[in-house]
Amino acid sequence: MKGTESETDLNERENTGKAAGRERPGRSGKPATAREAALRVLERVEREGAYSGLELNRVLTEAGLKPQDAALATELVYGTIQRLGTIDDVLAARVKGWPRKIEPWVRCLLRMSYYQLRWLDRVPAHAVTDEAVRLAKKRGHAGIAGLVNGVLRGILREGVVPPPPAGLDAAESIALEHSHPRWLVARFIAAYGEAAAEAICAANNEPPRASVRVNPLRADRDELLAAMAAEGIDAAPSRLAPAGIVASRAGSLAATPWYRDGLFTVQDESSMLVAAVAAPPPGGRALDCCAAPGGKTTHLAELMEGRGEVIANDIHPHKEELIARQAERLGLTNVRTTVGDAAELAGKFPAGSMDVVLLDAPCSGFGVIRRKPEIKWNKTEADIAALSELQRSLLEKASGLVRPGGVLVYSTCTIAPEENEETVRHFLAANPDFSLSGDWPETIVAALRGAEVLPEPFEGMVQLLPQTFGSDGFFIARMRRREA
Ligand SMILES: C[S@@+](CC[C@H](N)C(=O)[O-])C[C@H]1O[C@@H](n2cnc3c(N)ncnc32)[C@H](O)[C@@H]1O
Repeated sequence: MKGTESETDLNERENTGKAAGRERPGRSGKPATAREAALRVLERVEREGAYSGLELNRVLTEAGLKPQDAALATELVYGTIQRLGTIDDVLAARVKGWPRKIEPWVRCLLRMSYYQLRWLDRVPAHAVTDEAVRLAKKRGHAGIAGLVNGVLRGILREGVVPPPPAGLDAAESIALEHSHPRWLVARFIAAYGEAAAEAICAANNEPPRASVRVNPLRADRDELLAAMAAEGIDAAPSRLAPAGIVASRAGSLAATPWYRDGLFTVQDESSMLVAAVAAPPPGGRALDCCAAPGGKTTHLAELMEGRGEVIANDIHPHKEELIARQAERLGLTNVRTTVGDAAELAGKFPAGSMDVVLLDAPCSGFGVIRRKPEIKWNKTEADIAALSELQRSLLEKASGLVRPGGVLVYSTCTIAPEENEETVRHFLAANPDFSLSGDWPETIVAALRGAEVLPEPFEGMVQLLPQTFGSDGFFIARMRRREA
């Protein structure tokens, strides 16, 4: 099973805008143009199962393209992966042996070119085909250039958007329209109904907005908003998260002096709710069981006003450094890192020794598809079942560390009920000394109630879908252990 660490608190895929730029002449070994860079990323994702966001960052750093070219490459990578199902349907009808008999780089070139023809209206069709043929000639033999030329010109001649097949059921029709696997759409329909399922799939194809969480130990939200406005950044307070700012036309916020000086953390708005809901007491002791890269650890530490202790654990030794670096950047001295399996934390700390335990569990990541579109093509039903089992076991084991009267928060960045509400219900049924706690910050409850996403009566758990606030899809449950 690959990729059980789906959420990222760096908004890997910020809205990079729609500007297509001129492409500059190449330097040897590095991708010289936006399309070459995009092709390289797509090919690695296809061949090696690489994560698109990480691979894109790597290739863009190596290529050193101008910002507008980097924006185009970003759009080509994400757009092509997002629309993969629809694109492959069209190409399968035109290319014999599609996809298996076609070399991966040719597949990626055809997919990326069809994506532009169909969804990027600012790029003229002749520019798309000419560039595709140029890339095919540069990399392959004349036969491949001929194939690419023939397929793309055939599509242009006969109509870029084929008529939809007749007799599709609801799941098939949403799957085709919004390019998701049918099995996943059928699950969304079963869990949330047809209209919501369609809205989820549409939202998954939207670029995420940039958002940051203000560090109250170093900055004030209103002052930072004013400073951003003075720099021409279109920024507003988050409707959802008390410490959040949502920005557009912001470029990379992680490249600003504000970020370097620890004034904020780049984080999705719904992810910002988790530590706020946990509400750790200043001076207390909190444990973040699955903590890397540290988005919620540092938030817990900020809410504790830099006092007490947050123990940040992750299973991967190389991620410890990520957490420590964030804590240092933000000036937080109350974070301690540990490495190990969350299932074994009970052996490392005394039972009942934590005021707050957060299990931000490894999950299928269906709430962050817009940031990592390959998730929808790579994950399987079997992954959901395996993750659900892992989550149940981690929750059970981590719960023993909560002190009587203390708080246990369980969260994921997915929208599969088996990993969320069902996991929590299963845990509560076996652990009668825990119960749900609706004691959430007033402002958050008001925002959720305003958007009509709070179940009534509100017990203490919420499933956020990506279309409601334009945030990541997230699940959060707050539980309390009975006093001794
Ligand atoms: C959803 S991410 C956590 C995101 C993090 N809480 C944040 O806000 O930045 C899940 C993390 O769990 C870690 N992980 C996966 N399995 C684990 C296990 N058995 N024990 C501890 N950590 C685990 C992964 O390395 C990954 O960093």
